[in-house]
Amino acid sequence: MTNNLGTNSAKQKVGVIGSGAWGTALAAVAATSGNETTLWSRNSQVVTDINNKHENKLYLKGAVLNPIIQATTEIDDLSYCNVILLVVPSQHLRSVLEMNRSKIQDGVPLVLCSKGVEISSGLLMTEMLAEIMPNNPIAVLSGPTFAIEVAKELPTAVTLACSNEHLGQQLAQTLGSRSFRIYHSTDPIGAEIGGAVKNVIAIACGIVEGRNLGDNARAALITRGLSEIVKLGLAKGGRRETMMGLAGMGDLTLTCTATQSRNYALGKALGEGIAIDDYLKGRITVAEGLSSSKSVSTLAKDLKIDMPICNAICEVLHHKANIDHTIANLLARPQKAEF
Ligand SMILES: NC(=O)c1ccc[n+]([C@@H]2O[C@H](COP(=O)([O-])OP(=O)(O)OC[C@H]3O[C@@H](n4cnc5c(N)ncnc54)[C@H](O)[C@@H]3O)[C@@H](O)[C@H]2O)c1
Ligand SMILES: O=P(O)(O)OC[C@H](O)CO
Repeated sequence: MTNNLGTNSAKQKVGVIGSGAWGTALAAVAATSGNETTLWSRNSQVVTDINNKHENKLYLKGAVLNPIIQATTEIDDLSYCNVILLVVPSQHLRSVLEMNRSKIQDGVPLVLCSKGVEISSGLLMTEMLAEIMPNNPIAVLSGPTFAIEVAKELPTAVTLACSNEHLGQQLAQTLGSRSFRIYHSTDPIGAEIGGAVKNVIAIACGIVEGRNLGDNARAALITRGLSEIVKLGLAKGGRRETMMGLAGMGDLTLTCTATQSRNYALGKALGEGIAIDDYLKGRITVAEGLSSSKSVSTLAKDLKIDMPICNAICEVLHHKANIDHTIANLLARPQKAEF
């Protein structure tokens, strides 16, 4: 497939769709790497703050942004871009793209940076993108990345996966920097599934902390969670080694052990006995594991894959299952071989 990156120009005109914490941090990375960077937001206050004060106070407070970043509420302003990063929460990405697809040129590489599986269709984000934007090459950027640390240029490493290896290398060169190290891969499916499923496992680990169930239990969840990631990833055509890398094991480790994770924090609150509606009231940030628990669990059932942790979290979050009974049921499952 052709793309608009040219042959040797590493620095590009980069567009970012989505101005939450991660879209803003990625715009900062792209700008600091020397790319002309335009960030689309649906929120005019965010646009004003970024353009005038070089800060996204609403979603990424405390990070000083590169003044090169131009924020806009008009997607038309991204029509000249030759790379576009997609950083809208997974359940809203379809509507944003369907509304704006005519403004994105054919051939412009789209880099998926969101982590999730669509509830309404059961599609991976890359499958959904291929459906809506069939004439654009697709890559996946994923890995252990808290936005605020990336925006503050703390050392971070990620996977950029694209089935066209040459394009993947070009994108890595365009977006990488001394603090944002990008490894390229040709396995977008494996990279995407690691990022989507780890959020569900992180909620489980948060519950364990909230319930004071101990470090052993968390280590067991991380390990068995990785097994669920690998099973789903292989079934969808991903590669085991990708899921053992930054976009799988790396991101799982980060999110399952840090209270700054929104997914882990949500689980911890539930484990402490806070009702989910109370916890979510007034929140404007996304914990993707909430929706992914549902879509991943449904996908696993459709594919006849055993994913007991994801199913259990889906039951707790969406079917009001009692946490203690759910944990007891998980532990009471019949004995089985580890592999
Ligand atoms: N924050 C991180 O550290 C981080 C790191 C890696 C990946 N991600 C992923 O990036 C994606 C975006 O997360 P984030 O952390 O940047 O978001 P966020 O929680 O900081 O902000 C929420 C975003 O959702 C947008 N939004 C809310 N409702 C919407 C709607 N109806 N239509 C369109 N947009 C809507 C808001 O405008 C805002 O940009 C998620 O898939 C997340 O998993 C986040
Ligand atoms: O805060 P979380 O749980 O959404 O995690 C953010 C990133 O996905 C970590 O890689």
